[in-house]
Amino acid sequence: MKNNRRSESCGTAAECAAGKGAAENKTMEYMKISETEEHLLERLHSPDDLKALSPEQCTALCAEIRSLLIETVSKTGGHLASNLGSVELTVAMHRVFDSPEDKFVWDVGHQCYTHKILTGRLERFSTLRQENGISGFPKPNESEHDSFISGHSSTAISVACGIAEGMRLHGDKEHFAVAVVGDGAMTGGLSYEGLNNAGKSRNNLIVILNDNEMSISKNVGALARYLSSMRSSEGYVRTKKAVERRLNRTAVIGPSVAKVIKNSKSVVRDVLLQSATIFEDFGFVYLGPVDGHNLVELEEVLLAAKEYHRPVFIHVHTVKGKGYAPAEAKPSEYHGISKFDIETGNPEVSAADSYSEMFGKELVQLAKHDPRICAVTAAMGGGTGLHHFAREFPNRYYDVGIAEQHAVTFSAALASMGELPVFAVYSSFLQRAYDQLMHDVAIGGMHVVLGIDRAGVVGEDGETHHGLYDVSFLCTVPNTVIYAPACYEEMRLCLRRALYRDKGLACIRYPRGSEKVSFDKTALNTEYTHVSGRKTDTLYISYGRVYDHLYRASRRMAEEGVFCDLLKLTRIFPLAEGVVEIAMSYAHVVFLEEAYYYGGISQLLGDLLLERGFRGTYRRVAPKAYLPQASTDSQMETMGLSEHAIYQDMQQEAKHGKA
Ligand SMILES: Cc1ncc(C[n+]2csc(CCOP(=O)(O)OP(=O)(O)O)c2C)c(N)n1
Ligand SMILES: CC(=O)[C@@H](O)[C@H](O)COP(=O)(O)O
Ligand SMILES: [Mg+2]
Repeated sequence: MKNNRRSESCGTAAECAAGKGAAENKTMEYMKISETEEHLLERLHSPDDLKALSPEQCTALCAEIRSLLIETVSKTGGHLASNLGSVELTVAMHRVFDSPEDKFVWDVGHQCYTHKILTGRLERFSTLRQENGISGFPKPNESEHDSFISGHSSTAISVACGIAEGMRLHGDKEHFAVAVVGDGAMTGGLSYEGLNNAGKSRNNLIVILNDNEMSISKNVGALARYLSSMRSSEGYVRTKKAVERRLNRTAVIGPSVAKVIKNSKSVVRDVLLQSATIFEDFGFVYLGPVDGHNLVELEEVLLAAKEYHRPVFIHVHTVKGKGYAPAEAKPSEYHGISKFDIETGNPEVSAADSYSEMFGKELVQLAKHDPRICAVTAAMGGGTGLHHFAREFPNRYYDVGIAEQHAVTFSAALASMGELPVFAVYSSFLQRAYDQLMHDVAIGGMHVVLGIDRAGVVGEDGETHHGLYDVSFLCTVPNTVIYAPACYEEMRLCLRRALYRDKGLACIRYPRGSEKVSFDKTALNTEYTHVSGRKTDTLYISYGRVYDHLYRASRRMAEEGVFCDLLKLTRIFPLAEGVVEIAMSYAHVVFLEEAYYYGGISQLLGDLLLERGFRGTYRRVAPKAYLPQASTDSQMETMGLSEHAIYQDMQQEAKHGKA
């Protein structure tokens, strides 16, 4: 085992980290650099090099990594607080395990920056979340050390369980599947499906709960309270190990009794702790809670976990934002942050002006006059603007944790009781609640309003977070209404209509960021707007924020004497009868859609035109492939939906005599 090398130099990782040295008289083969020397990172060429570091160097390394995290994220934006909180844990994992043979699985994956720095991506770390740069989430195509895709919460236990079983089936008893799961991610039901399946298996699965008492905002629910009680209990692994060590040193009966102790957790637990943990009841060995910033404790508990060769659950307690005062003070604000000034901590971009903020504020205004309105979020109260509602109406505000499926069904049940539930949710996170929309909301005609935030491309979060698929899957839910406002005022109109005119499932989808409006806002409505200047044979159709790109491009073409008519959809599903009739009256129709090419509205209109015997040309511009991280503007250009791309499209239409 690779670990043997470490035992030759300074005993076990834990003893090395503890600075004890396996035996004082052994030669300590530390790296050939002085312990006070800086730039340790530059001397680490692989995770293995970590194993030869002295305890002092490990501490210095963690400080160096923290500085790099703060420096880099202040320039690129990203997930700072979560990464600051997992520096020691990541260093300890790479010192005790052997990545990539041992597989690390990061839940959500937003805390993987230290892992990336330590696995060959130091030189490229400044490209974090940039176009053609390294991703802010694990990507197997980026490194063999990234064992699985992540970005959405609560998947890591299931993934690591599958990997551990694969190892067992291949006869690999030497390596481990190690999942790092946050306490927020543990509020997601999928985590328990994984625990339930994994607990009794005989494989090398290790689950590390990184408990920092935070989701994006303060963690919620019974689990948060349970973990709090665990944290206040006597540290299980410390006392358990201490008991074993004491017995091992007892000449006569020690070792044999220590072996009994280790195998009979109930003796240790009953003696040292009053009750089993839920994780042991799932069939795991439970170790912890352990100080997640104490390298000695971390390495000791990780080494202990390797001895069991059966599922082990390690409870680690960390501080979100550790090491950067503004992030420690306000971990929610520094969870995901834009570029910021390190000295002041002030972000470059204020979230104050955004569709999310406007949605949240409008809902508050409506709720002041309607006590039936309830607001529901799945751990995204800040991101969706519902924090305004939480402040005004705490009694009818529900943060259900990272539990979108529960949020939908819970909302349906609120509706069944005569309430008016509004669930604000990011489009990509809603994907996991598809059946709840169908089974619990739509079939019974429950009146639930969805505020679908981050609809469309989202920029630097990349493939896992784009809201490009909600249109396709919502169109398959009978009796659903979908609105795609192109500005704040239209969003307000759509919200009122969804609440008070529509029945069943009513959805309003809007993008990340703020509105940009060049078009005429005088005749806003919730159906559609036909902008027809001089009669032309060509009609461009769009909805949402792309309509403003279309409008600006058409103005540029008009200045060149080339004209086309425009059709702005506000209610995109079901399509109004008038929309089809208007389209039928043109020779050439182009539909620009910021939603997945298949199953969206542009495909639906094409079907309807075909059914009506449309004889003209019909072209659709919409994304088919996954879009990697980049700026939103760049992603718009890639999709052919930027003002410039649409202008070029119009020039082509004109060249072929269609505009
Ligand atoms: C299905 C899903 N819902 C919501 C999110 C948004 N999200 C990303 S990280 C996070 C909080 C995670 O908290 P925790 O697991 O405790 O990690 P920490 O940031 O505290 O280290 C949330 C809600 C997501 N990524 N996936
Ligand atoms: C990691 C995660 O899923 C969230 O933190 C997400 O990145 C937030 O996205 P916004 O920055 O659009 O709120
Ligand atoms: Mg957390």
